[in-house]
Amino acid sequence: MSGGKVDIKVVLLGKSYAGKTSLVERYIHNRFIGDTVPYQNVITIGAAFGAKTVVINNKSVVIGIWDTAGSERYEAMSRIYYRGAKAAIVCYDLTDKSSFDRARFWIGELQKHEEGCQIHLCGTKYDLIEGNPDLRRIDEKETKALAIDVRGDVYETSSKTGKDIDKIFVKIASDYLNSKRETLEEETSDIIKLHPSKKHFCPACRS
Ligand SMILES: Nc1nc2c(ncn2[C@@H]2O[C@H](COP(=O)(O)OP(=O)(O)OP(=O)(O)O)[C@@H](O)[C@H]2O)c(=O)[nH]1
Repeated sequence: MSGGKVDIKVVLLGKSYAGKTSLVERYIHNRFIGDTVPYQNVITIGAAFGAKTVVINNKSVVIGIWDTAGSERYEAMSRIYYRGAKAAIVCYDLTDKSSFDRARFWIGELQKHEEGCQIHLCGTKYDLIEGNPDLRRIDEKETKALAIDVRGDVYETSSKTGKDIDKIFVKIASDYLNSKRETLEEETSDIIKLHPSKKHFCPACRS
C-alpha cells in the first residue's frame, strides 16, 4: 500500500533490540528476517512506516504503523512519531528485564503527552521462552497489573512463529470501528434531539 488514506495511526515504542521491526515485518509481509540478516543490518534509524488494511465485518480499516528506533540516541525523534497516534504498541523482550523498564518509560511519556492514545503491552520473542521457561525475565502478573493500570491489553507474541501478532492489530481496528460507530450514534441522537418529529408539534395530532 502506498500514498493511500490512513484511518488509524499506530506507533511502536520500546527498547532497541526489543523486536519492533520484526513484529511489523511479520504483520505486513508475514516473514521473519531474523534468521537470515545480521542484526546490525536491520537496526532502525529514526523511524519506518508501513500500512496494512484490515477487514472486519466487511468494513476496511487502513492501519498506518510507525516503527520507531529503540536506541536512546533517537529518543527525541520517537517523541515526534507518537504524536497523534490513536494506539501504541509498547514492546519489551520477554527475555530482557531492562526492556520492561524502558517500556514503563514510554508508557509514562504517552500518559503525559498523548491522553487519547490507547496503550497495548507487547512482550516479544515468546518462542525463546516457550521451550525454555527459565529464560523468562518478565513476570506475567506484573505485565497484567500494568495493563490494567493503562486500561490496555497485554500480548505475548513471537515474530518468529507469528504468535498473537494479528490479534493486536485486529483489536486496534475493532476499537477504531466501535468508537466510530459510537460517535455516529451520538451524532444521530443529537440530531433527533435538535429536530424532534413534526408530528409532535402538530396541533391536529394532539386532538
Ligand atoms: N527468537 C526471536 N527473535 C526475535 C523475535 N523478534 C525479534 N527477534 C530478534 O531480535 C533482534 C532485534 O529485533 P528487531 O526487530 O530488529 O528489534 P527493534 O526493536 O526493531 O530494534 P531497533 O531497530 O534497534 O529499535 C533481531 O536479531 C531479531 O531477529 C522473535 O519473536 N523471536
